[in-house]
Amino acid sequence: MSEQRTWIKNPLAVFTANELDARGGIVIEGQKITELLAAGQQPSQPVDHIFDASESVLLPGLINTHHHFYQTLTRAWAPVVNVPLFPWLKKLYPVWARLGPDALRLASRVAMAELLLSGCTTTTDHHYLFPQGMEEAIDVQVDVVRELGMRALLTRGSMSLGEEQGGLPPEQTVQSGEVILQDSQRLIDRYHQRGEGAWMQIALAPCSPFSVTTEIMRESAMLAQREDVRLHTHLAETLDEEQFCLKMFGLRTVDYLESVGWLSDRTWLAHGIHFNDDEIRRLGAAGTGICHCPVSNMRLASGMCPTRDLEAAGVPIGLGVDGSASNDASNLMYEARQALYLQRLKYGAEYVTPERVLGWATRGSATLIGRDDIGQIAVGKQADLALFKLDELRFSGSHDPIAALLLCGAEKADRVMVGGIWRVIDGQIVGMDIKSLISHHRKAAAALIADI
Ligand SMILES: Nc1nc2[nH]c(O)nc2c(=O)[nH]1
Repeated sequence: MSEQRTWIKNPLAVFTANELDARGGIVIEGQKITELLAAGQQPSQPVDHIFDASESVLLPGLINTHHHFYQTLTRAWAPVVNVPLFPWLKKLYPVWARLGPDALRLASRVAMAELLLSGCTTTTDHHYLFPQGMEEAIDVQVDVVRELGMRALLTRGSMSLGEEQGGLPPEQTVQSGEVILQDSQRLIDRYHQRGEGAWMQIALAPCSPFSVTTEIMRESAMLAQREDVRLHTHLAETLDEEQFCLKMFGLRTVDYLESVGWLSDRTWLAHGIHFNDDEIRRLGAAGTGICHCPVSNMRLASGMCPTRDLEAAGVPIGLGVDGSASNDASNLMYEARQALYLQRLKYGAEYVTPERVLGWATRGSATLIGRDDIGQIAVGKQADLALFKLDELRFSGSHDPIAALLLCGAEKADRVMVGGIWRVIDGQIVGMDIKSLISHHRKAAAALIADI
């Protein structure tokens, strides 16, 4: 039986993340985009469905390259509202150590639902907490990804350097290298899909220089190379971290990264703020990617990612919302808007255009996670799409539809398609009871901080 053909017809505007023209719309067959039409052009063959997109701005589905889903349970928690990264983490670790599988399930559902509603079709998550009873944390997340019908790259995070060994996290939150590596192997074997159109992938993600041993960094890099999976970690987020690396390893962050075998195009780093010129050059030469997380960086006053210098050196840039305890929203369109404005402060308005930032949130993010089948509208790419209507008050009087998305503050997609399937229709996730989710999630969040 041949696949159903759908024409997303005559969008109000389209951003393809490349030079291609799709003003007449696109044709989708099964999971893929099979035709791009110029203005006035008709599909080459009859179609089964037509979606009139004349009131919609069409984008490739957005791709989120850094998150900690579980942190939706500790949003806007008073003791950490006004502190920078290290004291923020110290206060939160004991709360997060109480996390159980049911709470993680709810937290992941909330984070992914928010992302999906903001036009995101592929997300990563960096889950690094495995207290007792949470041995199957990533398996729980896999269930939720499947339930929502998104694509995901779930990273097996880890912490192995406890306070007693000079690290930041308390002992009850760290695991042995052996347990981490065994579980990493199990998850790759069980869930990692390879090749075009993959829905579920696994990457290895020791948490940060101050929470993991050099051994686990090295062994993770070796396992990642053997299994051909990606590597992810936090790096150069704060000056505290830089000081830690100098004191603990006698190295700056990028030297440390290189010393453990991570300076490569298999790696993408969250934050990437505090680099000198030589480090930027080396990151570019290696092809290591950087996920810019502007809201978290402002919230924790960590600093400003040098995106322009990194791009000039050849570093791919993507976008991430970061965990919801330091953002506290999981909305990738909000994030793109904040990236636009924060980066303009650093580099000026001419360099940081809406198209550049949307490029980071789509094609750039795809590069970070090693994918060239998503993040663009082109023939042969996966049919992962986000459509935004400009019919709210905030858009009234706007002219350039692509610019309006970011300048007027689009926050909710009208329609989202993942792999040819509509997952959001009329601004609602198909089959999801959001009210009930909020009610259960709020109770889990209250229980997590009870008596602390
Ligand atoms: N923004 C964040 N930075 C981090 N570093 C680290 O070790 N954990 C975190 C985190 O959860 N958020």
